Parts: sequence; structure tokens; C-alpha cells
Amino acid sequence: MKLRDRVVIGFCLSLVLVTVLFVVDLQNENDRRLRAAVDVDADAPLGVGLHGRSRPDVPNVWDAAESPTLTPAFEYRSRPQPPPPRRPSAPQPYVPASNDYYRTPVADPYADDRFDDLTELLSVPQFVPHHGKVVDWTVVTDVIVDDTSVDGTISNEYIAEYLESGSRPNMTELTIFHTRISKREMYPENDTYVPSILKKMSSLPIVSVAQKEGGTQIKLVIEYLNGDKALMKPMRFSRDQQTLPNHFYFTDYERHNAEIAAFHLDRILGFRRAMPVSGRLVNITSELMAQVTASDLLKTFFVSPDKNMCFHGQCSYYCDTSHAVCGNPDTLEGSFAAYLPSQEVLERKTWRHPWRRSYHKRKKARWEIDPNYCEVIRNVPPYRTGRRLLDIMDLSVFDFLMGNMDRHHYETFTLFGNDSFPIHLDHGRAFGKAFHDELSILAPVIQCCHIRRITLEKLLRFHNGKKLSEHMRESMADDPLSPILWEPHLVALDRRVGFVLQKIRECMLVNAESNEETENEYIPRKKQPMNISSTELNDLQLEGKTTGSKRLKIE
Ligand SMILES: Nc1ncnc2c1ncn2[C@@H]1O[C@H](COP(=O)(O)OP(=O)(O)OP(=O)(O)O)[C@@H](O)[C@H]1O
Ligand SMILES: [Mn+2]
Repeated sequence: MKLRDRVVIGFCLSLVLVTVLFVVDLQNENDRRLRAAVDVDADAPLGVGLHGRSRPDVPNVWDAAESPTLTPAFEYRSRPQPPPPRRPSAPQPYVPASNDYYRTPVADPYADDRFDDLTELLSVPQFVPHHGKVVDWTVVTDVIVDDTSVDGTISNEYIAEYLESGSRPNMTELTIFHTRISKREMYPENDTYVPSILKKMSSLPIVSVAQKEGGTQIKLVIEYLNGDKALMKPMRFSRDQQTLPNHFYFTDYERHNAEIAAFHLDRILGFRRAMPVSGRLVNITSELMAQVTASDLLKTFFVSPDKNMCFHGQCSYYCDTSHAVCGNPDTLEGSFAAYLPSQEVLERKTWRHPWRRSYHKRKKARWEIDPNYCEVIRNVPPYRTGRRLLDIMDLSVFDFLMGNMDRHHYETFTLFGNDSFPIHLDHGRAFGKAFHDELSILAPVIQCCHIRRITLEKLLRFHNGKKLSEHMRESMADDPLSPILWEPHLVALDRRVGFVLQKIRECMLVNAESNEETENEYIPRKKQPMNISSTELNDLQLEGKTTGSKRLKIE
């Protein structure tokens, strides 16, 4: 072979080799991109890459649209993955992913601020001058209000005193609990009935299952062997599933673990205005379906294509095959809230929350556009006198800490009149966004600039001493479904305590600014009474016994 031929053949061979290497490299690059895209869309801008979907390992409602079998998105695909999990879905440890819209850690701006100014204020009597019941809120300008009476208690009355239902033979813990509900609180501090009610709700045999009328989502009324009842909300998501960014608060699904956590939070904050709630693992087939007698509920039970047991019930928004609740294969977590006394025994009134959101995708509520809105509210009953305005402040702190934007109505026990506590009910939409602090939930506190002294003291203790998250962890540890909250939600609780304290500090400073002529920087400002139209007044008045979907129109 001539030298020239050898050179040509050599050149051709090296050309082939280079081409082969190029093709192999291209394939690797494609694989890498594909993996990156499936992983978390590592380089995508915030909120764009996932298009409303969460990581592929998290069961997600949006996957339903893409699933070839059209199985309900929130069912647990247990097979073929041995060994089966103890529960449908134990929360996974939190591993922050970079550039992840849903999991971007947020800074805690008040972590190193001890709020010594607020602590000092509490020790100076002139800054917390009010003692006992407020008779006219239109003239109260103090930020920190102490509505306990001189001996440190608020006047109290018990249901038993009214109903003469003292002790009867064969009363269950829950019925005894009912007779001890008071004008001031649902149960006393360190109540011994609460732990036994929680235990019974998670263990007693279930003898009857029915659907709870009203409301937007499926809830079951559970009856136990001893005759007690509970309101069950079923699990739909794993604990780290967050509210989807394009969902309004009113289209968010309810979370059973939020109901459980809210009961513990309410108790730890010292409000004790919520009914006890326990988690429980149930068998859909033997404990729920077998105990259903109503055919309209029974006919909604079915086996999914993945052989999981499901049901959807009948309700106004999310009760159809594509929004079914599914077990693994028939094991399901749920929250069980101890039942309130029946309305025949103890009637309740439903009130429209003055800082209710609009529940309309384009309209705003008046409080969102009128910074003086509180001056309207403090003029009208039942907020003009007594404890209710401070209860609304407590409720706002409670909801802000857990990120609950769904406080459209609240209920009170009619028997106790207006100077009684609002029942803390319905927290299924709390704990939805661990990395976002929704300050608008604090609007009542920000606009009225009032806080109950004992609530402020509690918050300061949580901030500077044993953390709120620690109290929560301890309190929820005994629940059968523990751990109840995904870790970032516990972190958020501690962070949000600082935000509330900061808003109280700002209220004190605003007062000082509007009283510049005075020597003392913390003398509160004067408030202007404001007129209210009859329509606004009507809107705020009690709404009788209408419940659930009848009272809440989502537009
Ligand atoms: N523990 C309880 N015992 C008895 N009744 C209860 C209990 N909790 C709630 N209810 C009643 O059931 C109604 C609906 O409950 P809840 O508000 O939790 O459900 P929901 O589906 O979230 O309702 P909505 O869609 O109106 O927010 C409440 O307004 C209340 O009247
Ligand atoms: Mn609700």
C-alpha cells in the first residue's frame, strides 16, 4: 500500500472514531438533562420548572391528569414495593433542594431579638392599665389589654350549672367533658379528661359511620361503642405536601394532620377553645364501610385500578371519583375530633368573621382596602364590649402561627351570651405553606393594635425560653400518627412568634408617634369613633344555625 493510501485510510478511521465518540457523548448529555428535569428542574426559575407539580416521589393531585390509568392522584401506590409501610405515608426527613419553589428556606429576622422592650413594658403598670372587662372598646387605646379581673380570673360559668346535668350514671368521659364546658373555655388547664378522650377516640371500636352534612369536603361522623361521637377528616396527602401556589386558600384541600396539630397549638397557647383531636389509623373496609348504613354514602366506596380501597362521599366541592380518598390498600389515616354537644342540648350561633376573606377570585374584602377597618368593628356588637374583640386578636395570632387563611365563620355557645369564647373549629387548611409567612392573617392585630396580656406573655416566653416547636413536639408525640407535622412547619411556628412580637412593638411605636407632644413614647394614640352603615352592621350580625356550604359560597 502506498504511503498516500495509508494516510487516507488512517484519516478515515480517525474520522469514524471521532464521530462515534461524539454520538456517545451526546447521548450522555441527553440522559443527564432528562435526569435533571425529572429531579427538580435544577436550573429553572422559581415556580416555573414544576408547573404546579411537586417532586415525583410525593403523591400529588396534579399527577392525576397525566396518569394513564386515571387513578385518583392521592392514592398510595403500595405495590409492588415491599415491605408495606406501617402507615399510608410516614413523613420523610426534610432535605432542602436548591431553587425549589416549595422548599426555599426563609430567614428568621427576629431570631436574635429578645424583645426586651416588650418584656419591660409588661412590668410597668401604666402601659397595661386595663384590668377586668372592657365596657366600651371605642375608647380603649391600649395595645396590651389585661381583661382578667383583679383576682387573676375571668368570671366563669359552667354548662352543668345551667343544664343541671351534673353527674348521671354511665356518663362517658366525653359527656362529662361536655358538662364542664364553661363560658370562658372548652376545658380547664391540665384537664385529665382530655388525654382519656384522645385515647378512646383512637382505640374504641367504631359502630356507625355517616356523612357529616354541610361544608365543602368529605367528613364522617363516627360513633363509638360507648355512644360517643367524633368528626373524622380523612388523610389526602403526605405531610410535606404544600398548598399549590396557584390554589386559593379556599380551593386548598383539607389536611387531617392540621386538625390534630391545631388542637395541640390551641392548648399550648392557653386558649383551650378547640375540641380534642386525635389521629387514628382505620381500616376502610372493616371499620368504615362495614359500619355505613346510608346507601348514598355506601355506593361511593370502590376499589381503584391499583387495588386500593377508596370512597368519595357526597359534598359540594370535592366529592367525586377523581377526588376520592384512598387507603393503602385499605388502611387510612384520619383526624378524629371529639364531638361537640348536640345543638338540641347546647345551641350554637354562627357568626361571620369580621376579617373574613372574600372567597372570590377577583374581589377584595373591605378590611383589605380600608386600614381603618377596625374602627368600624370596635363600634358594633358583639365587638364593642367585653372579650370578643380580644378573642378575635387571639384567633388571628393562632391562625397566623399555623398559616390558616380559612377563618370565614366562627361559632359560640348561645347559652353563654356574647361575652363567651369563640369555638376554635375547622383547621383543615392550616399548615399548608411552611416557607411563607402570611402576614395578612395578622390583619386584625395589625389594624386594631390590641393583644391580650396573657397571650403576649406566652409569646414572649416561647420566643426567649422553651420554643413553641418544642412544646408542640412534646404534646404531639403521644398521638398514634406521630410525627404529626413536617419539620419545616415546626420551624415556621418559632419564626412566626417573632413576627407577632414585632407587630406588637410596631403598634407601640405608632402610638408613640401620634403622641409626639407627650413625654412618654408609649402613650397610646387616640382613636376616632366611626359610623357604620346598616348593611355593614347586618353583615356582621349572627347568622343563625346555617352551616357549611349553605353559608359559604365560593366564587
Ligand atoms: N367536633 C365537632 N363536633 C360537632 N360538630 C362539629 C365539630 N367540628 C365541626 N362541626 C360542625 O361541622 C361543620 C363543618 O365542619 P368544618 O368547618 O370543620 O368542615 P369544613 O368542610 O371545613 O366546612 P367549611 O367548608 O364550611 O369550612 C362546622 O361548622 C360545625 O358546625
Ligand atoms: Mn373548612
